[in-house]
Amino acid sequence: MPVTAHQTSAQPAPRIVAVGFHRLKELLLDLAPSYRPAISVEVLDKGFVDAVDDLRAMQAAGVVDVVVAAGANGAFLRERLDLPVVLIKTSGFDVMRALARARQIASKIALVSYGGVSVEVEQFSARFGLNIEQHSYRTTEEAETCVRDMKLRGIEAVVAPGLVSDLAEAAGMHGLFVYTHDAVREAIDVAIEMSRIARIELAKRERLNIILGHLKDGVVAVDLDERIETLNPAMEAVLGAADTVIGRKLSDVAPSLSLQVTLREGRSDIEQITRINQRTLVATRTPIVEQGIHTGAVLVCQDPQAIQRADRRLRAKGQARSAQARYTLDDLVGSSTPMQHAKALALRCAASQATALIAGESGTGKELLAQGIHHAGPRAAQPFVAINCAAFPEALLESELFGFEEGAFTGSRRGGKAGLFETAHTGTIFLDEIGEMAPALQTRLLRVLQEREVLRLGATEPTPIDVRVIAATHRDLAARVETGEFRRDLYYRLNILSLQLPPLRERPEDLPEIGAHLVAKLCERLDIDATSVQPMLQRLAYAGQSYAWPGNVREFENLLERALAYRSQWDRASTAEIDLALREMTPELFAARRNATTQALAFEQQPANLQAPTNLPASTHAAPPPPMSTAKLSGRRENELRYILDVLAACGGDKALACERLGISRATLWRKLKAAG
Ligand SMILES: Nc1ncnc2c1ncn2[C@@H]1O[C@H](COP(=O)(O)OP(=O)(O)OP(=O)(O)O)[C@@H](O)[C@H]1O
Repeated sequence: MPVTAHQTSAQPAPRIVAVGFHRLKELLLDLAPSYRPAISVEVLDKGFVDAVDDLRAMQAAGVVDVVVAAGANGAFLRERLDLPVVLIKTSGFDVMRALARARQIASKIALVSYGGVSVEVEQFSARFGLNIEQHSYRTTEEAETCVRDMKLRGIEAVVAPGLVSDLAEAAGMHGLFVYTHDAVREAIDVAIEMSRIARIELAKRERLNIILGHLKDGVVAVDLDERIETLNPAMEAVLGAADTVIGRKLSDVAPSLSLQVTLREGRSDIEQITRINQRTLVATRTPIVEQGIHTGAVLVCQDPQAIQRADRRLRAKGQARSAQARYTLDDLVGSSTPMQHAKALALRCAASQATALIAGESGTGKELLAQGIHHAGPRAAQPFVAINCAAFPEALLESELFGFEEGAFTGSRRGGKAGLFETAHTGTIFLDEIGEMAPALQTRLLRVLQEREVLRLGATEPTPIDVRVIAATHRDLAARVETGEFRRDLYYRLNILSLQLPPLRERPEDLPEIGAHLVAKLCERLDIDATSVQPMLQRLAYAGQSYAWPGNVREFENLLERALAYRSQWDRASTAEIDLALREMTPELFAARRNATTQALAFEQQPANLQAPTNLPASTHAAPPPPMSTAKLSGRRENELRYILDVLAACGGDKALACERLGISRATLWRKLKAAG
């Protein structure tokens, strides 16, 4: 049974188990307490097979770092245990001291050692005529035979390790124990140091394992025979669980990941594309060299998709926006005359390389059109880089557009940075909100357009570039030129090809088509059945006919998204229900509509050339309605009537409520219904 010489302290102390029975045990028990409290020295009074069993159990329980033992027992344990075993060694001085003690009590003395005799003692004994016999043993049987022989030959005192000195005593001789306190103490000290080193190594290994465990890359290390020594969880996903592959040859487990060439030739192979189990991996093989000696090899596998994702993220970070044009001209929906005109012009524009300027209110699809032009032209496979000039402060916009050299300003990145003009090289750059560009930058931009080269901030040498420029603005740039806010020469340079995207309110006939397109996109993204949305879309497109759409298509898109968030199944709702829901969700549409209706009604009731009475205060003047063509007027009337009927239906035929909602009098309602028959 283990004898606990020391209880564990709060800090994990080195855990030494000293193995010895009989006299050695006494010595160990004597010394063990002196190591308190920093070190735990347990004494195990067992030998050979019994000691092996106990020590294995202790190792499994994690309560032993190093074993201290002596003689045959120590050698036996060393051979069988997977633990460091420190042997207690006797010094020449210890032996001399024991022999001197023996000489005091006997004349016929023998020295018995484990594993071989000492040449020094033999020479010493012969020189001084000491007549000391020497014997050695390796096993218990040999020890017993040796003791029997000595007894027969009349030996009186035996200096020996514990086993033999005990056997000698039992046989009626003097048994003098060769081990001293000093020898045992020295062995325990060595064991403590080994345990400390083992702990440092263990802590390092655990740390490394934690790091490897968190790595997304798979890592496997093999020894010189290509046997798997260790692998991390990411590699387990490729090769199989650690306990099923450790100790096996990597080439047997996964031939395509073999490290044999690396081991044979001792050279690294970086980022080789490899396939295993229908997966593609990027593999890097490296020999392991420890203190100049090859001791194995390591394989690191990366998922190429992860690399591509990281690459995309890095690129996205380096550039203001994506360098790809997602849209084609087919994505620009709308069959109205102005849209057809815009698309036809865009096609011609795509064939040309000239700079283009797109004018249009916010959300009319200027960027979409620019992407479409890029896509339909010869640069389609090249980068499309978009930047919103209003989104950056002047200095930042400058460095974004033109880039900078290393050291151009405090904190500038090492190696400098390419600007978007350089990124767009061979492709197209889309300069959105060009009207917001500061005058100094307008000047720099003009130079780039004229010279076809960019000068990075802090650079002395310009970089030639081949970039097509498409600019856009929601401003009246010509007016800005007149007020001096925009450089005239730059305006002319940009406005070589001129495109115009009309606001949505000027092409209400596009609403159903654009709505269907947007709904399809939204439904796909939100995983909604598009057919169930159609009744709502119809009502919305209808209600939107006379709305001003200040945010244009983007606003329409947002409105639809809002409606779908409110409710995704519309096919069971009645028209009245849909109208009520739409009013609740999108009140702006109806507020504006009511005004429009009221205005239309007012317009109808008044002659077109009606002047506001001059005696009224200015603030109460009704603004004269915009002139309208007769075609538009009759279309408007038809819409109006349909709308009135819808509202009436939504109000369950309650005319008073309908009039309130419509903002008209009962008399007007009656007249309108009568006029419509
Ligand atoms: N004719 C159209 N057909 C389909 N979708 C459109 C159309 N016009 C605009 N869109 C969509 O509306 C949104 C706004 O378009 P875009 O960003 O191109 O407008 P913009 O005029 O560049 O706006 P801003 O000037 O505010 O940047 C986008 O989601 C775009 O796909």
